[in-house]
Amino acid sequence: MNQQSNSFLDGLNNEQSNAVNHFEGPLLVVAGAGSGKTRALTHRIAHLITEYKVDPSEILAVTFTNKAAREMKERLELLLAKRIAKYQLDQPWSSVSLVEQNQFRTRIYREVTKDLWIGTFHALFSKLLRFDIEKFVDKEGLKWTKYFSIYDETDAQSLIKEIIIQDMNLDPKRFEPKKVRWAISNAKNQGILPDQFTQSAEGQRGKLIAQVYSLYRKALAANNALDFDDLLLLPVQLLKQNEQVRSYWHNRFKHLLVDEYQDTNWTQYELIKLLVTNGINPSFFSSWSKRSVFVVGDADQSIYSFRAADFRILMGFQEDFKNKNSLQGLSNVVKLEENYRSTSTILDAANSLISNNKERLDKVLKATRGEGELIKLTRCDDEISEAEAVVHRLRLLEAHNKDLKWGDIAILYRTNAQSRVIEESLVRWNIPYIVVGGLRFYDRREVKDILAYLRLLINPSDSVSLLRILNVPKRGIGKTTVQRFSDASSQLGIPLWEVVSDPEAIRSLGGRSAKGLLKFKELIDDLRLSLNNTEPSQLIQLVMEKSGYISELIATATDEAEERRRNLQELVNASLQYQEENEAADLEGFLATAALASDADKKDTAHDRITLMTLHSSKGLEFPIVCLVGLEQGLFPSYRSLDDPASLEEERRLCYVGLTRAKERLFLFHATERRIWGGMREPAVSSIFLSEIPSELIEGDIQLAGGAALRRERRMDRLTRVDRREDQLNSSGISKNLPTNAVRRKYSGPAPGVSWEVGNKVLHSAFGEGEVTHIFGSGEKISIAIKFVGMGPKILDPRLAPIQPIKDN
Ligand SMILES: Nc1ncnc2c1ncn2[C@@H]1O[C@H](COP(=O)(O)OP(=O)(O)OP(=O)(O)O)[C@@H](O)[C@H]1O
Ligand SMILES: [Mg+2]
Repeated sequence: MNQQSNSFLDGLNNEQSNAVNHFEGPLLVVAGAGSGKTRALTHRIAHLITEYKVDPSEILAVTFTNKAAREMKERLELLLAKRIAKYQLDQPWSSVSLVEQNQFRTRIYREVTKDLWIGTFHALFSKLLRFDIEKFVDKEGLKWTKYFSIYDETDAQSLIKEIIIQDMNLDPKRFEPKKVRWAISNAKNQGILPDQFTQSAEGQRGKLIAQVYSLYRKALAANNALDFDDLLLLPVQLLKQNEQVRSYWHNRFKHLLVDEYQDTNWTQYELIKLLVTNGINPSFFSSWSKRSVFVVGDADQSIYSFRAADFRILMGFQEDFKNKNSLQGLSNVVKLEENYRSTSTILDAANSLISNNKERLDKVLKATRGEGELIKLTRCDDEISEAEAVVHRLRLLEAHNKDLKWGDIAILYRTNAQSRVIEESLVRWNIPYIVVGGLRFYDRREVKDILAYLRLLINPSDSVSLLRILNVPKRGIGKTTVQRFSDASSQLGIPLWEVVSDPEAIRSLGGRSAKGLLKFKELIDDLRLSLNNTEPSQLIQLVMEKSGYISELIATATDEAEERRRNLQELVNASLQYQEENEAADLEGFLATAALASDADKKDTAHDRITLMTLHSSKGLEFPIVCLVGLEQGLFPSYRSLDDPASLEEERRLCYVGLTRAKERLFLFHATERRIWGGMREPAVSSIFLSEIPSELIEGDIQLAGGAALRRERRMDRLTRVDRREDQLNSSGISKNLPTNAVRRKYSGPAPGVSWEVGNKVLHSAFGEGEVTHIFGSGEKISIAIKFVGMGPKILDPRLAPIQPIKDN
């Protein structure tokens, strides 16, 4: 093929072009971070449509987040719009007028992107269920209709809590809903149904949880609702049991594409397999005519094993999906070896770090960009000075670079809790920011209330939603009345709505409750009349007005009420945006979008602000400037990973993901003391990951300031003299660059000549007696975990901590 003639191969290297050009059969693209996997996948979709004349409705593309899906659609629209503009006007895109640009994009949307199924596994398969869930045959006879509600984690947990307390009469302290939900979710992720769960359940507790699971499933069905796990599990069961349904989707989706394949779990893998091979063993599946499965991934970035993801699925792809080529010994793998994202300094650091993992296939990842600046490492006294140091750093950057945009910067951390202090510093300095992954917009009370109305309108079986809004805003329906009705509903086995809307039942009540209930029934009946001929955004407004929700907020006239009103306005905006993005926009679709949205999806190009997020949410993204904070043993890597080599390797992959998000500049931070979980200040040892980055790539920068410096001074008294002298030297300036080797010496310190072993008894000048439980690293990189009598384990650097070995006699 003539590569010059085709714009979708432009801007790609040879290997990427091969991947994009590939037409029939399986293809695996494995490559390190920033090597253009996602770019290749996006271009491939455009190429399939324009070059191979694939109908857009035959393409199914899986992304890891909703945001990535949206961006991919936008990117495709732009790519394709540019192309038709070039054909029709023979002008470069930049000289096409804005009006015409929009016309082209609208046309592409109409003709192409609206028919493309691009989304997360959950979004795609909930869409599939809207078509076919009524064909699902459940072993226990449970049924769902296409108007099913999607319950998020809060809804699911409250349902489980009710079962634990009301149906099972168990103590919710002993059977914490959250933990029970987790156990059930775990089972569902492995495709285990209640009967199997019961068989394998151990002990009385296990048996009781099995019972909750069974009741929970029944309750979901009674509410015509599914939880997140069901959105994958039900399609697997359905596609397995119903050949007609399976063949339909198999024939419909001829081309499957999956991004971030290293983080798929076995249920998701099962779905891909069923769609691609129509249930035939993938190794024997040979009819690849006009059909393909294209996955891209990087085993070094597999970071979701706690959600049952397994990178062995990626490793097994070639064995799983064979084609003629692979039988002839030709490879169906493409490797990309050039990184286009980061400076070579950043890339060298990341490559060196990840090479410490044992369970991996070595691969090449070469830099294509210049060396760039050294990585800056800042050591701080505690989490507060760390936050200050980050902000100080950002302000310095701002002062030196007029073109700096806050939107170019990300601050990444291991745990959500770390954002608070950083936020406080940013607020103090008036720097705009957004926290990704905080409280979901759709989890706010007022938003959930209005969504509950909408769910009830289309799904009268949804008693969880009904209970939420029956007396919201207040209608004088008493608690006892509500309890009586819900008891009746569960005894009769009919939806709560049927009970509360029964005229007889309403009449049987006296006074205020009866009045309120009648009002409620009339409201819902009235709103239902508008259901079929009203857009989601208008329905939302109708609900807010007719229910009296908005007028109550206005009457309340507090700041909080005003904030809630604004959030509801934002809900209307969200529905408008949904309508713009989907031609066949309906309420079911909007509710599904709301249920599956996460805060990481927020579209945020309008504001120029810093992004704060966990390392986990940063996967797939890139930023010119990245600050990574909290590089300490026990925090990152996390405490739980310290005595488990496999989890430590996962933490290292997470660090690799973090480092490789940076394009130009990378700033690392760690503190020598930290208050964790709201408890006592604990001494902290720098992360093992820091010692795995070659020292010549890092320059140090010690921050010591204010009260923290004093506290540190006091602690310093316990340290060796050599260390103290060096520290005083360093603390003479607030931020002072040190030559690399001085920093290295600082971090390594003089070897004390004690060789530590697990089981050694020690005496600590502050914590008292303890026993060594783990040893991490050796030589200069050693740190040890000690369990002190009467307190939790601590991780210390034996060369700095005031400890002495105690001799057993
Ligand atoms: N052939 C290329 N020439 C120039 N730039 C490219 C090329 N391929 C990709 N890029 C750019 O490199 C950056 C990384 O690309 P992309 O996000 O597709 O990588 P990735 O392999 O998906 O990364 P990750 O593993 O982090 O998901 C992007 O800014 C992209 O536009
Ligand atoms: Mg990517």
